Amino acid sequence: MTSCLYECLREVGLQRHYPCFTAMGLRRAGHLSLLTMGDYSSLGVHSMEDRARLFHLVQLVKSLKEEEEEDHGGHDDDRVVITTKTFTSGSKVPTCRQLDFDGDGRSSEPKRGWLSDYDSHRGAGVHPFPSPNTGVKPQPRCDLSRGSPIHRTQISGTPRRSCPHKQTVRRTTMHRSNSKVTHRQSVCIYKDGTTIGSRPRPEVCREEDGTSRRTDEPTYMYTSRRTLGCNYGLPLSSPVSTRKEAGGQRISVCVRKRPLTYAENRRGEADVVTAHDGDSVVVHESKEAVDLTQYILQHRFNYDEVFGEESSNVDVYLKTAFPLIQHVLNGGKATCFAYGQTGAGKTHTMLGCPPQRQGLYALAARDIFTQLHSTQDCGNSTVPSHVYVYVSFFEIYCGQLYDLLDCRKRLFAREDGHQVVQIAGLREVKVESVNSLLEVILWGTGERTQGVSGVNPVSSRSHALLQIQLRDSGNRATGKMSFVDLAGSERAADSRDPDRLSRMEGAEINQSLLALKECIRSLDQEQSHTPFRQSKLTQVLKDSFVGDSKTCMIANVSPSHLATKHTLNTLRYADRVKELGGGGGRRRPTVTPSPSPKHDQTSSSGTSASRGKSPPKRVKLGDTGRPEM
Ligand SMILES: Nc1ncnc2c1ncn2[C@@H]1O[C@H](COP(=O)(O)OP(=O)(O)OP(=O)(O)O)[C@@H](O)[C@H]1O
Repeated sequence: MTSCLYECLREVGLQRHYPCFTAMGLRRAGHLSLLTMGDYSSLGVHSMEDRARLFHLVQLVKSLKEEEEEDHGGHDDDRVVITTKTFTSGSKVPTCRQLDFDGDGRSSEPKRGWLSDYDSHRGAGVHPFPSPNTGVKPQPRCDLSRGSPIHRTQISGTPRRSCPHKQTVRRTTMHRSNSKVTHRQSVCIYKDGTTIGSRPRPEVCREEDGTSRRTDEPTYMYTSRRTLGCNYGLPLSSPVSTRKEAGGQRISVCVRKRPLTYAENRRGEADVVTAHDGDSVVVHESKEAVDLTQYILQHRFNYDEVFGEESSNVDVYLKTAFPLIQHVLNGGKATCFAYGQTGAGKTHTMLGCPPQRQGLYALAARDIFTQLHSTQDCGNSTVPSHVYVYVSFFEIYCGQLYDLLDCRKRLFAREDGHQVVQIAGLREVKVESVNSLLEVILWGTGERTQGVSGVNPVSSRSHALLQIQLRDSGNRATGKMSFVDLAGSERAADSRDPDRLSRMEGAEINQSLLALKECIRSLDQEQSHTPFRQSKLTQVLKDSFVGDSKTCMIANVSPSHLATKHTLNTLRYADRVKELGGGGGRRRPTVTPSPSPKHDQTSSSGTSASRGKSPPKRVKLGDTGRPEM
């Protein structure tokens, strides 16, 4: 049932408020009829547009409920007929195409009316939406349960094309037989009350060539495929580089899928991400066609490495940061980014759960110390005989730098006369063992700017940069490793948020992620100009984008179906970086033109705007753009 409420909200574009609804005790679509406008603010619905959408949705649910009550006495067997208004195309009522007022449809669930939960709560003296301003009136119990039917209705914002005369009333009938839906019928009723008959709606499967065929299978399957030299049907802005360097690629892009958390499992969320063959990942996106049939759209992406939920931090480390550490020990510079939505596992990857489960920070430190000690003992390495390890840890929040090792002291980044960016006053701590380095990191982590999000109780709102510097006895830099735990990528969308602080945070994150992509691009293409001044993040990482630097991006994704949109955004962003980033000449799947216009739209959204002919634009506050993925 929770997914049902979610679906309703999604249909009117309010799904981002779903966590607030559930937190306030609204778990069923039917509970929407209890809302008054006074409740909207407590649900986080502030903008006029969103309030109007919610208002119309509530009115729709109320009108359905009234009609359901009217019809309640009119039938006596296992068939329930729900008569609903069908809105004309000119109606301002938003499309709400499929409302399931019967919970999750499981046969074992007692069949009750919309308000059954509310009624039972009320009996226990608990209101499911305990706001003093709700103005909720006790509702008569609406029991549609006779004969154990599935109660469903379909409401369309516009009349179906196949039935151009259907303007006023649609009657939708659902049968239930042995706990299985057998078929649905739509009955069209003219204004004069006559019907044009009924038609069964068998499931249809759409083939890749765009044709349809009838089948009992419940889904459509489209597969997103690309190939070398193609960019979802568009020419690449630059040919995929096949350049490889000694010791590995210069830029590598990996994806890590985390498992469903305990809470997600308990809420019945579905895993819609599949990791394949170590280098590809498939997202199964639930979609609804214009004829209201449900189908699954598959998106397949290829990367240098894909880590499934069974992969440990050590597995990830060995294929991502470990090669970079070797480069750093040889005097180079390297950067490892953790990118992804809030709660996707960035911090889990970088920090782990010390001391039991170490993350990339600790694993990298362990290798640095081990190798420094062994080479210094043997004296047979390119590593200078006396190398010291220094660590600094700071964050970028709303475009400002804060030293996490110095009580969040404000810092300023400036370029010196040699165009080297220096962070004045940044505290660097000399560490001599893995444990001392971990202590420093844990201290700094506690200082990070965090907040509560719907997904993660400690959501990071800043970029955290941990830099491990190697210096010789003359204080000359002999290698530098940077780890960047980026702020939740979905927060870039907060640049639309009515709250000023969220809007500022979102705009800054949006801007820095756009700039980051551009800088990695320029590193790959060996452009003479690196647009690192576009954001504070890229400014302080300037030396990571020039010279012989190496970069690894780990895109973290959540498997939950509720996060599908963000997961796709993350994968598109990473896909774009990889496409530009050499990719080591990895073979890509054969191209299959997308059969569906809808799918074309979906796929090309990740590329058309990101072909990268122009440098990124500065993002103004209030910009509604998300970082182009
Ligand atoms: N690979 C994994 N295996 C098991 N649990 C994981 C994994 N990755 C993440 N988690 C769990 O998922 C939750 C969210 O992870 P985490 O805090 O790392 O997300 P995040 O991307 O850093 O979020 P934010 O941007 O808000 O800081 C945590 O409870 C974490 O333990």
